[in-house]
Amino acid sequence: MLSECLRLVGVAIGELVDVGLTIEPGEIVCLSGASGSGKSRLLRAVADLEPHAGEVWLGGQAQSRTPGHVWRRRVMLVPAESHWWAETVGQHFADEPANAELQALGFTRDTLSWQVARLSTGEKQRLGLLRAIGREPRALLLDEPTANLDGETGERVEAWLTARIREHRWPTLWVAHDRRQIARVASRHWRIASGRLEEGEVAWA
Ligand SMILES: Nc1ncnc2c1ncn2[C@@H]1O[C@H](COP(=O)(O)OP(=O)(O)OP(=O)(O)O)[C@@H](O)[C@H]1O
Repeated sequence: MLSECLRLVGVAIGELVDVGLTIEPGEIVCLSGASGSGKSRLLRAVADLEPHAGEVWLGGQAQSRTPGHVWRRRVMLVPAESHWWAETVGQHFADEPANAELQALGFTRDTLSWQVARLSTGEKQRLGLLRAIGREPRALLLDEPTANLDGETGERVEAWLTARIREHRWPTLWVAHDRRQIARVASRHWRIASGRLEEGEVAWA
């Protein structure tokens, strides 16, 4: 199994400058900040979807020396709103997900034959996570992965996700607002304030 760090060195995009951060294999670092502070743009920069200053490393591999599509298969961004292009759910999966994985997220094998048009926002979010993880990434960038889910479903998905991250040792940058979620999943928490990253709490009294 590969065990690589994800390392941001002097990354700058928009108002955000000089972001330096190392995420260890299997570690979850949460990122928070006010609406519009630049969380999604930072994830997009790390995924090489927007021009930015600085460098990102996955192990010994530099983003600047890797073709974008190759980088993005390894450093997998799961945006807040997933994109769907084919007619049915199953057409979006190169390899069919295992029954146990479908069930863990509240689905059955039958779900693969569903029309994308019928999916609820929360179903899209859960299936988007399943799809991303099935593509064998080596690092994850999660933009509010449980934002559209009710409390109970959100916690179930969160537990499933954290187990996968630890099992595969993916370094993970996870945008979260909920303090309780940050306390449950993160080993470190950074928040964006005045265009810079500052270290935040992971446990609140
Ligand atoms: N391509 C772009 N060019 C210039 N400005 C952009 C671009 N994309 C986003 N912005 C702006 O950059 C700022 C940060 O956007 P971003 O989507 O990263 O916010 P966010 O912290 O994720 O907010 P939210 O919590 O509301 O999703 C916003 O003011 C947004 O309008």
